[in-house]
Amino acid sequence: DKLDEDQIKRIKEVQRQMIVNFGKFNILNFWPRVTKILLRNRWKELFFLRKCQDDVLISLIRARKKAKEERVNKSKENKKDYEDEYVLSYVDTLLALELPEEKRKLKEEEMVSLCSEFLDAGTDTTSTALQWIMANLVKYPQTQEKLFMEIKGVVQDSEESIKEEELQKMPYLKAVILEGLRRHPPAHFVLPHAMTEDVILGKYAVPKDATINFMVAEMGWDPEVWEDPMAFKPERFLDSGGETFDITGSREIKMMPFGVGRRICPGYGLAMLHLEYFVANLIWKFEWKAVDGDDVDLSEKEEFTVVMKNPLQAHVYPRLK
Ligand code: HEM
Repeated sequence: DKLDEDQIKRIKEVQRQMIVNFGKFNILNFWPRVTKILLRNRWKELFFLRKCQDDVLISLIRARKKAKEERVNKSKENKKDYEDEYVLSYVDTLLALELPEEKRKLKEEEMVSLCSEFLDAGTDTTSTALQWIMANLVKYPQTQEKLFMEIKGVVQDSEESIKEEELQKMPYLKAVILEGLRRHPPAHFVLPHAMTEDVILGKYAVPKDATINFMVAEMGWDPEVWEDPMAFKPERFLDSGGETFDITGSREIKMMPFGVGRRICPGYGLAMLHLEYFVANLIWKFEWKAVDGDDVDLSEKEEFTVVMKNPLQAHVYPRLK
């Protein structure tokens, strides 16, 4: 059930290759009939990588399928202990899925695409956001200190790590995370959406079936909505009269790092929790300082997400308690 280090390394390598080449392969989609001739070698490269991905992920999907069948057999034999131990996985849900219109199960290749999407969407985004937030905490030591003082007011000195329920007592922590997602949204666009009907939007007529997207980063940087938008000021999220900022945009949309509406990122709750948990613990345990004489460079680079062009380098000092 558990993956060994070697398997994890193989998954990481193949997914990483897909992510770093995302833009390069995406172009192939624009006009496949033409790119199949003009960019023949790039197609070959994509198929090769996809084959590597199939090799790594299909064997894991099959192993899970086998485990699921064994579980069904054992539960028929009434082995209750076995039933209790079983943790439902994403692959289990894919194996159980039946496409309602086509009345068929998913093919293995389709499961590979979905697993790949889930792995990338659920890891690269959060780790990118975490790096941007930590970079700002290194660049602005007063913000880091203010956050540390908030944590210190909630957590006992003797505690090894911060618990989930303690995170809820840290409004400044939440403000730091929101400010990080506003100023540096990992995705500068959402996934492409399509219009279901003709719509007049502002000055524009958008026809049915048109592909549309949203300028996520630009929205968060709009000077008409945000005061001094390019500055990193978590305090702006504390001035809302005690109301928590609605990240789902159901009341009003001032920024949308996770998208909004029915296609909103399904992992947004988990992502917020992960970010709060990691940032709080990293600041609780260590003091983070810029490398001597080095200002933290916040230049961007587009990969699968928009990452730091020069990854964060910092000195890390254990906090003495
Ligand atoms: C800081 C972290 C994250 C950010 C900024 C983020 C952002 C987004 C955005 C902008 C979209 C597109 C929404 C749209 O098309 O309107 C999306 C989709 C998606 N996200 Fe996230 N995400 C994050 C973390 C996660 C996590 C932790 C998971 C899973 C555990 C996840 C799973 C997905 C999936 C599966 C989709 C595709 C949904 C669909 O096809 O409708 N994301 N995310």
